[in-house]
Amino acid sequence: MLSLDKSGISQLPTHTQNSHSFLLSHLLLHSLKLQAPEASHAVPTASTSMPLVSPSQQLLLPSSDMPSSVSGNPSASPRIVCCSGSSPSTVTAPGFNGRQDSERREIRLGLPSNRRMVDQTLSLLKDCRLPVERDSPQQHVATIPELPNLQVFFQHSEEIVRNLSSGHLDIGIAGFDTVSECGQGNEDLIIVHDALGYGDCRLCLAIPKTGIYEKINSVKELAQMSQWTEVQPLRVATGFEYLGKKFMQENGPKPVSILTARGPLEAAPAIGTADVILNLVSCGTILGDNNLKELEGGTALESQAVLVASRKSLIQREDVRDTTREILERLEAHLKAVSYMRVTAYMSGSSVEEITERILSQPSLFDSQNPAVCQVFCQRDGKMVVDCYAIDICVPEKALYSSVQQLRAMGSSRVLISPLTPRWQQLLAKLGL
Ligand SMILES: Nc1ncnc2c1ncn2[C@@H]1O[C@H](COP(=O)(O)OP(=O)(O)OP(=O)(O)O)[C@@H](O)[C@H]1O
Ligand SMILES: O=P(O)(O)OC[C@H]1O[C@H](OP(=O)(O)OP(=O)(O)O)[C@H](O)[C@@H]1O
Ligand SMILES: [Mg+2]
Repeated sequence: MLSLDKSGISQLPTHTQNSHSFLLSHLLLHSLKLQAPEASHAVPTASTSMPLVSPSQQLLLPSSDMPSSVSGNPSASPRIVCCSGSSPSTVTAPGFNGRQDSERREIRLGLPSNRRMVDQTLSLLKDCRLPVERDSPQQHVATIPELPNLQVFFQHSEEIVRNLSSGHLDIGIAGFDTVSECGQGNEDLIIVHDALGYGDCRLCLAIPKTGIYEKINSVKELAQMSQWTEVQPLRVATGFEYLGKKFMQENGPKPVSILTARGPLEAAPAIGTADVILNLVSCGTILGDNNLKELEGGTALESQAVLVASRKSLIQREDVRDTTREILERLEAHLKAVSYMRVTAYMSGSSVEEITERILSQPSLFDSQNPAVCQVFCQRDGKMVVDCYAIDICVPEKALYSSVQQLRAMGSSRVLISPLTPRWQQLLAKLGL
């Protein structure tokens, strides 16, 4: 077994540190003071190193933040605590200018209206069978009929991050770059899924290819150039003031001036308003077209679209947790390109036989796999007692969601999903299962 404490994520094996599924499972488990089954595989992720801010660091959930209603009984460990089924609670969010947002009951999801993000966000949700409904692309308030009590707000990514921080939104999708820049290390922002598979780009330092920079190819060489003085600092044009300052402090020459700029930055060195730029790059065409080059060691951040939430909302509202879990499970089921998934569910009952019978009475759930059912023990009053039963099954990916729903309807308090090893999938496929 693997248990998380306050320093949890840093203790995980390296191959799992960036795993969104693993992390969220543990975030949810950790918030409920549960122990998780051992991770038996590496979950692939498109995310690469994120030198300045690591989403995984933001997933740490101090136990002191846990609401008493879900924190469980510390004397019974490990213990399964049911986390679904109650009516939505309310949260009072502080508003701008010190005003209080009125108590609200709906769950709010912010989706990016940015030209680069909007279409891919909508098609990802559609592929996860969470289509967004709105009368026209100009309608900025919408719904996802599959998720009752949820309101969708289309906003610019920066606004999404600000509104998550202020409590006006509960969940959102934005580029990790925007979350890091606008969030500025705000611990209330928590990355729920760090690799949604689009919006891939990097924030990097670029300099002119010619002139005094002709032989400069790395940040180190740039920092060692003799012309940067207190009177004439290196001028960096960027739309990322917070990340830019941090990166230059750690990597650049000491005399640096960060110039906040908007729009196409690539012309700044040619005009003479800046010496270098720190900007988002994906294929690098615009840099090349403007006679600029990236520097070795000049990547401040790797980014792609992420699912982000307000820690406060997740902690305070069970309905926000349930909806977040539902969105996450659908995202994972869609994003993991595997044909079979392993599903582990926990259920109360009187015996292994009784649970097995209950499961087998639902043939639609498990046409192809026999369930493994075992007892889960916990310590109570110094004695080991059976707390509940764990059911382990394999389901075809396309039946994943309906199977999970069925398990929940049968009274499963917790359902864990993990991909099977490719060899196991191949074997199942060869067996025609
Ligand atoms: N060149 C790029 N390639 C891939 N993704 C990018 C690129 N530039 C930006 N992104 C991602 O798209 C997000 C939105 O970008 P941005 O805020 O520039 O909006 P936009 O769609 O370009 O413009 P607009 O404000 O006109 O809607 C960024 O936060 C980043 O995550
Ligand atoms: O590496 P490339 O694929 O060439 O892309 C890089 C460009 O993409 C972004 O601008 P965007 O097109 O989003 O325009 P914007 O400045 O209006 O946001 C970024 O600011 C760069 O200018
Ligand atoms: Mg842009």
